[in-house]
Amino acid sequence: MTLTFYKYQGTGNDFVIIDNRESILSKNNTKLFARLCDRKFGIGADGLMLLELPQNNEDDFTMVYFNADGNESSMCGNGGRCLVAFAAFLGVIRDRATFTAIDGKHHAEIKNGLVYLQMQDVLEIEKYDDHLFLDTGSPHHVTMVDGLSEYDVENVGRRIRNGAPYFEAGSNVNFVEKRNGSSFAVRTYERGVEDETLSCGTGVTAVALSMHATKLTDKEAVSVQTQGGELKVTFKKTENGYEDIFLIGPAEQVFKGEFSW
Ligand SMILES: N[C@@H](CCC[C@H](N)C(=O)O)C(=O)O
Repeated sequence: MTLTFYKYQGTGNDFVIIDNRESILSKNNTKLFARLCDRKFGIGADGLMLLELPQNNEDDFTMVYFNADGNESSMCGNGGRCLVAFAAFLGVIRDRATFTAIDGKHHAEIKNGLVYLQMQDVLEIEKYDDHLFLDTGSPHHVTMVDGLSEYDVENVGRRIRNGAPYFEAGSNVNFVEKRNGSSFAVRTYERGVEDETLSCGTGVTAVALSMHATKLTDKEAVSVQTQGGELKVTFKKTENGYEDIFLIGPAEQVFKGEFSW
C-alpha cells in the first residue's frame, strides 16, 4: 500500500504528517511510525502526527501525536502548530482552528504567517531547590544553567529523564539561561526522541511560565530562543494559576512524498 506523507518543521522540531481522515492507518502501527521517524532507515522526524476527522461539532479536526519511538504521547506544542498549518494547506480550515488533542481542546489562529496555539491552563507549578516541574500538556523539568551553549544537554538530560522521580514514564528536561528582561534561551532533552531536539513547544511554554513563577521576569509575554529559532509565549497570571496561554511561532511545510509498507 502507498500513502502520501508531508514533512513540516516548527523552529526545527520536525514531523511527518499524514492525512488520516479516511482512517487508513490505525494508532497501533508503532513499528511503522518509528521506522518513518528514523533518520537513517526512514524519512526522519522528531514525531509523527495523524490529522483525523473531528470527534464533535465544534472541532475542525483531531490531532493524534506519536513520538519518534512510535508510541502515542502527550501534547506536542510545535506539532500542534504544524498540524494547524497542515489543516489550512488541506483547506480543512481557513485561518482559525478548533481541534482536540490528547490533552483536550485547543484553539488556534494563523496571523501574519505565524501560528498562535492556545495551550491548556496551568494551575500547578512544583518548585524545588534546583528545578521546577509542571505539565503544559506534556511533563517538563525546568532548570537554570550557566554556559548553555556548551552544556551537555544529551547526557545530563538523559540522566534526569530516567532518574527519580520520573523513571520509565520520564519527563522532558529543559535547560535555561536568561538573556535579558523577558528573553530566555533553552535547550531541551525530549523523552520519546531520547535526545536533544532543536525546539520543544510545550517545553518553551513551561520555561516561560517557570520564569514568571520564579520572578525572573514580570512580563506576561516572553521570548524563548531555541536551537531552531525563536518562539513567543503570552499568558495571564490569575489567582488560580496561568490562563490564556498562547504559543506563537512559524510552522513550515518542507516537503511531500510517498511511502509504501
Ligand atoms: N516536541 C513536543 C513535545 C512532544 C512530546 C514529548 N516528547 C513527550 O513525550 O512528552 C513539543 O513541541 O511540545
